[in-house]
Amino acid sequence: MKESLYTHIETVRKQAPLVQNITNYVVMNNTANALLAIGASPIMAHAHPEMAAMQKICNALVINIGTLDEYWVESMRIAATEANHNNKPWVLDPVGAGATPYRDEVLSRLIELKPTAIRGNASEIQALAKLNKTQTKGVDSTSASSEAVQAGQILNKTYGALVVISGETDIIIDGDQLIKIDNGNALMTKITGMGCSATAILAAFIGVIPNKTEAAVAATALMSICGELAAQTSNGPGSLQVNILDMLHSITEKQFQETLKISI
Ligand SMILES: Nc1ncnc2c1ncn2[C@@H]1O[C@H](COP(=O)(O)OP(=O)(O)O)[C@@H](O)[C@H]1O
Ligand SMILES: Cc1ncsc1CCOP(=O)(O)O
Ligand SMILES: [Mg+2]
Repeated sequence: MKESLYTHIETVRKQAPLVQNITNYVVMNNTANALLAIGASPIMAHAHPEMAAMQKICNALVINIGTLDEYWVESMRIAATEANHNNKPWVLDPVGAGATPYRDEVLSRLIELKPTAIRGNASEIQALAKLNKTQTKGVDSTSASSEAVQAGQILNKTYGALVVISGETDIIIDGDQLIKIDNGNALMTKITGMGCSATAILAAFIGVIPNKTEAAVAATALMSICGELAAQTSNGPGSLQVNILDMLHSITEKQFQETLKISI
């Protein structure tokens, strides 16, 4: 698998998947920029009357519950249903799962629609599987990804979704496979929307790469490696945010392979 990961990055650049995002107000701009930087095409859309037509032309869908609103929850339900109907993959980002009962109630309805993949930080994955010992603080994790493995496995088994738990170590769970990626930089947690970008990139990859596990590993490794390399030339969160976009756009096979720390 290690050798084929970069070819998936090239496939995304060549095929330029169109990714519909129903995402939060905070990250719309940096998510769209991250998708453009990897060679994908973003569209942010949530109007009910265009959900069905949109899913017909898109390669993948992101449902991110960051700034929930009742109209948008219905947009999410319609879009996920249409994605399923058209055999299009969709990725759920359970932002702030466990923070409020409303978030958990909405998530329990969305997850029944069977996302292709789920990407969240450790606290969110624990809350989604109802295995959180403490209440979530907000959108940031208070657990390490290793503490959410059991939760990830429960979600994978119960809903059939591939699960990505992000953190210092990113963990990809798909059936019996558990793959770890040890790239990234702690400064990434000081920029809003890094996880949301990781989710959107994951959607772009599973939108055009038939092997969903490899797609998830390539997407996750790309985000973390770009964060790690960009941090080497950044003075703080501000420059890191910009430098990550540059790195997502320009990373070479040599840089990718030399930086990748993966255990399969
Ligand atoms: N402590 C850390 N060290 C290195 N990379 C990290 C660390 N925490 C998060 N990352 C990276 O930052 C990105 C966003 O992950 P995370 O912060 O867990 O998501 P979220 O923003 O949803 O909470 C991922 O690529 C992840 O690998
Ligand atoms: C701060 C904030 N509040 C609601 S959504 C959001 C952004 C969360 O982005 P990420 O999960 O990628 O850090
Ligand atoms: Mg997040």
